[in-house]
Amino acid sequence: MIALNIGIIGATGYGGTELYRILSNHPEVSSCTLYTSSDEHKKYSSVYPHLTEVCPLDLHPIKTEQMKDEHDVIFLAAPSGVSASLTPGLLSEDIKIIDLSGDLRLKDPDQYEKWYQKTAAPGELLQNAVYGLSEVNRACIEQAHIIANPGCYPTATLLALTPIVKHQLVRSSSIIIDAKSGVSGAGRKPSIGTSFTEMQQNLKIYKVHRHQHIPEIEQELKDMDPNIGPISFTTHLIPMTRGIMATIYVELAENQSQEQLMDLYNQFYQNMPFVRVRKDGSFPGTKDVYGSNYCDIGLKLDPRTGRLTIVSVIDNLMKGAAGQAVQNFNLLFGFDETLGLKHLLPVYP
Ligand SMILES: NC(=O)C1=CN([C@@H]2O[C@H](COP(=O)(O)OP(=O)(O)OC[C@H]3O[C@@H](n4cnc5c(N)ncnc54)[C@H](OP(=O)(O)O)[C@@H]3O)[C@@H](O)[C@H]2O)C=CC1
Ligand SMILES: CC(=O)N[C@@H](CCC(=O)OP(=O)(O)O)C(=O)O
Repeated sequence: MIALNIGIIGATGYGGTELYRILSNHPEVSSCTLYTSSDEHKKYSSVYPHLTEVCPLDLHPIKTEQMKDEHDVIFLAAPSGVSASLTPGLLSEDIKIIDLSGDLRLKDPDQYEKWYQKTAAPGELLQNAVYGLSEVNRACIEQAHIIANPGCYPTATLLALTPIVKHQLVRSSSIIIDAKSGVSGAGRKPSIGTSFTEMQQNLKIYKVHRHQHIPEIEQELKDMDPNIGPISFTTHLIPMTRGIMATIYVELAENQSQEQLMDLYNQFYQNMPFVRVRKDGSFPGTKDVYGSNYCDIGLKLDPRTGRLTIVSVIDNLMKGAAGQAVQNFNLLFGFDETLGLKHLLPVYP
């Protein structure tokens, strides 16, 4: 038992709440301190009444100098822009940082400023941050001090594409990603676009050709195969609370049979506890992973067009955010990567 002291910035948001739900039952965590940037919030249960008499914790103001002495790990689950400014003040030899926002994911600060329209984090911080796609970057994650936890759509997309891209089986510029998300992906703060009346009985396309996850996905794919060209990536909001489905179409660079592709995916993910490849040719739905840290993948080669269709589903708040952040936390400290996560059985219906 190590007994770690954890701090969560942005604890009152959806990602932060999910972090607390997992970490409050994690066997290696001795205490969680919850932080808020708002003067109005005092008790956690005043923000989330379902925690009344379950969680007595107060919310604390963010004081970086003090926090870096008190915690072994700080999770940041705040809007983009916050981590770029707070993280430099939290750094020390003895602390690990896991950032759920997009601030530390892009290595090129110009790309961040172009797609996020915000000031980038200092270059040295960006270079030291390790991209935390647990299944793909585990060796680097185990040695890291700062983790840039991947975006929700990039997690679903990259896990679907990694086996074929790593084997250079994808024809350059042929990748089309059609992705859909539940509304919690937009966070807890209210907006007209995500309000009940706008979303009920509706399906909406958004951020066409300008989604901030385009450069993130391209950066990681190019890292695996430098020949990968620009992707077509489109996002939709769908009237449900949680879940992402990414439906991906690719042209293969060389002939492959369905059996060869299934073998490739099964082998690639055979020792990865949170990626489940459908062996029977079926496709997963978002309910199959609801509330869990799983990513479920199905794939089928279309013999008429020669194109491969891959479907990948995750819970955006779990494998797409807090769940993967805890998986990375486990890898950082050499714990079993399923600790605190595997006992959370998927919720159905
Ligand atoms: N929702 C999702 O599915 C995913 C989200 N992410 C990313 O994770 C991060 C958190 O997302 P999510 O939980 O959905 O967002 P929410 O809007 O639900 O919560 C964000 C929280 O950040 C806190 N906050 C706001 N401004 C500041 C500030 N200036 N300094 C410190 N804290 C601040 C707020 O709490 P308070 O007012 O109490 O300080 C708020 O509760 C975002 O960067 C998001 O892009 C990544 C993957 C998936
Ligand atoms: C449904 C919805 O609105 N989802 C958000 C994803 C949030 C996220 O993960 O964005 P970061 O890269 O800032 O972390 C979006 O599409 O922008």
